[in-house]
Amino acid sequence: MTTPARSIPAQTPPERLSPPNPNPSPGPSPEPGPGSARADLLTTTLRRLRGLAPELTRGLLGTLVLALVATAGKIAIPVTVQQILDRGLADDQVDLTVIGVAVGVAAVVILTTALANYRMNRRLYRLSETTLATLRVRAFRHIHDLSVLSQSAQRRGSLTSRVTSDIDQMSQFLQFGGVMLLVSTGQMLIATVLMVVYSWQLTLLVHGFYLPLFLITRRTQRRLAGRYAQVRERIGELLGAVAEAVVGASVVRAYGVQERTAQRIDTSIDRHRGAQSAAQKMIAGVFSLSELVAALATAAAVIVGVLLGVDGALSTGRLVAFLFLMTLFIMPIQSMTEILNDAANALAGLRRVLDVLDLPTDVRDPALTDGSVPHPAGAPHPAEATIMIPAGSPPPSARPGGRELPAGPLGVRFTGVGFAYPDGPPVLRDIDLEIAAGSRIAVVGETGSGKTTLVKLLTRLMDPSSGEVLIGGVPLAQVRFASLRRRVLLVPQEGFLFDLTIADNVRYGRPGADDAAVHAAFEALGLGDWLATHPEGLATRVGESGSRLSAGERQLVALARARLADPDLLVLDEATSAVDPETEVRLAQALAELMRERTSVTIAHRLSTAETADEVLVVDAGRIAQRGRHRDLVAVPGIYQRLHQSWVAGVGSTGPAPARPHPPAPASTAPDEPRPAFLAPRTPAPRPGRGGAE
Ligand SMILES: Nc1ncnc2c1ncn2[C@@H]1O[C@H](COP(=O)(O)OP(=O)(O)OP(=O)(O)O)[C@@H](O)[C@H]1O
Repeated sequence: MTTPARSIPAQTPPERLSPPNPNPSPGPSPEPGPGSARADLLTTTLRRLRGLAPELTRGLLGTLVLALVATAGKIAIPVTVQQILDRGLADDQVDLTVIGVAVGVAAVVILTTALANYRMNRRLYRLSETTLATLRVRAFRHIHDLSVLSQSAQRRGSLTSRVTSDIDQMSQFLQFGGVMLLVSTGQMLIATVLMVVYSWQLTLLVHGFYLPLFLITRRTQRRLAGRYAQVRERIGELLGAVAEAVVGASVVRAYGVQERTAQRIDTSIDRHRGAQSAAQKMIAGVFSLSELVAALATAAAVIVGVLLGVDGALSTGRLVAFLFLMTLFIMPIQSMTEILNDAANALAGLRRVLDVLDLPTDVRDPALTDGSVPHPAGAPHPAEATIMIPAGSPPPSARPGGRELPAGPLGVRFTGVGFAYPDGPPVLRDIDLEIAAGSRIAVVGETGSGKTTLVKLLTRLMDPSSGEVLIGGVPLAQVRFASLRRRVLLVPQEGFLFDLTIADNVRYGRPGADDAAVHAAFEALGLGDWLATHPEGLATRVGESGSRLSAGERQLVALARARLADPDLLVLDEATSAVDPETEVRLAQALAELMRERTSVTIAHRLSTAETADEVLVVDAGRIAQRGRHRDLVAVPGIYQRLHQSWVAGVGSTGPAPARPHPPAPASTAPDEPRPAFLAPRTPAPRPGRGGAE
């Protein structure tokens, strides 16, 4: 049974490569330092892996025994050859008994070895796949559990590469390198012992050749780790560039910047190729050197072996067996360069995954904090659930910690709330705010004034830097996510649709709802006639990200989803996409219906929303500058009046639920191109600086 020989790869497949941690927040794992520090780091890293995926060591003893058997069996051929030459064919006589026994024993040993090898490989494959699947799930869940703030602080390509290429990197090692390392080390040791038995002089000679190579390889290994770290960084850049170009394809086309985008990707590919080539050059050098050393060592062993044979110090059988054993000794060394390389990459990948797992979940579900209940597998992520799955969530009893929101309509209170993005200036300051249960609030303000930040705090996508947000009198930080997501729903500007049917998309609002309930949600919003315009009705497939529907239609589906969820506090960021007048009317009516009989806080981009709201909150430079009814605010000089005048002047008579005026459109504006928010004038009137209430 021979170890599968592995030649130097022409190019490490891209999917095996990933960038080092470019994320500044937790800090990348330290580069392995010299000596014992490196060993410590290795031990700690492996211990953590075992903690995360205990199955890693399950049945390891059995696998090691199988590896031992598989390795030991490899000496069968050299020993058989030696026995046949020295005993079966000794003194020009053929001893068939000796030959027969030798061949028979060899056959049994080889078969046993093959079986052991098969079993060992299967166990290792299964073990590595289970371990990596566990790690992948944990990393993915943790990324989801991070607040939107932590997520956006990471580069998308980098996060993606953690659960894909970094873990693949480990898979490569655990499935192949790990086996090889196990078998090869044993093989080298056993071969060396037998080589000494046959000829200690030749053994010294061979090891003398390999000592310098060993030292060179160790040095190279360290430098190679640095080069591969660079390769991984480049692949992260590449993933980021490609993802951005794909996601922003319509903008790229609309502005005719395909060439510039393609250039950016080309540059990323070039940089990746350059880093890869540099690493490969080094491997090629070491690999060729080891080939040269192998050839020289073999030649030297043959020459010295023959001389020893002539002196009568070495029998022909022993010399031939020694040369066989040399092959067993050399082969692992040649593949060892690559195995160690894989091991270094796997470790670097593992450290990057651990870096992500070390990112604190800054917005934690109190159910987990208080009750120490692990995030159950298969449960939707809290933030995701807050946005999309407010009802029909896992039973609250699964999470003993945290508080439930009180029954009935929910009021909101902000007390001394301030917020600043990391390393940024304060975005919200001293917000004291009371929203009565059941009221309809429109939030308006210039672009960048802090409206979105305000609603993110309200739905606990982030926590305030100072002060407290209370819903239904309960501090938000104490509300378990299970309760929060059932009762509070954020409908983002562009309600994301999955590549499913309309019904399935709406069902995200209440998993398990039947088609009748979904249909009723459309009817309740007055959208039954719109649904009827689709021949396949609820079974209409919406395409990737809802691409088979228009922007307005996607919003209608998102509203039906929210209606099915039936939250007590609805937080809406009105869409700004341009839609046709007919859809605009539908949207306005559906929105009005959706807000009925529940508390609603809407970032208003439509005049009609502000006009019909119970109260308008005007946010300016992070403060609530004005609040009151539309008709009162519009009558007094101030920000709202100015914003309103600007809107009226800009829009004129574009329909009953008009959106803000368009900026001059580029030559080929993409259909879904968002237009600027209503009440966010393009040329705001001069005002007395940001920061103070008027
Ligand atoms: N992730 C972020 N990191 C750093 N700063 C941010 C981040 N998101 C928003 N900001 C900053 O916070 C301020 C308020 O942003 P916010 O999105 O709350 O404004 P807005 O009123 O909703 O604007 P718009 O009407 O354009 O959506 C802006 O100055 C913005 O630059």
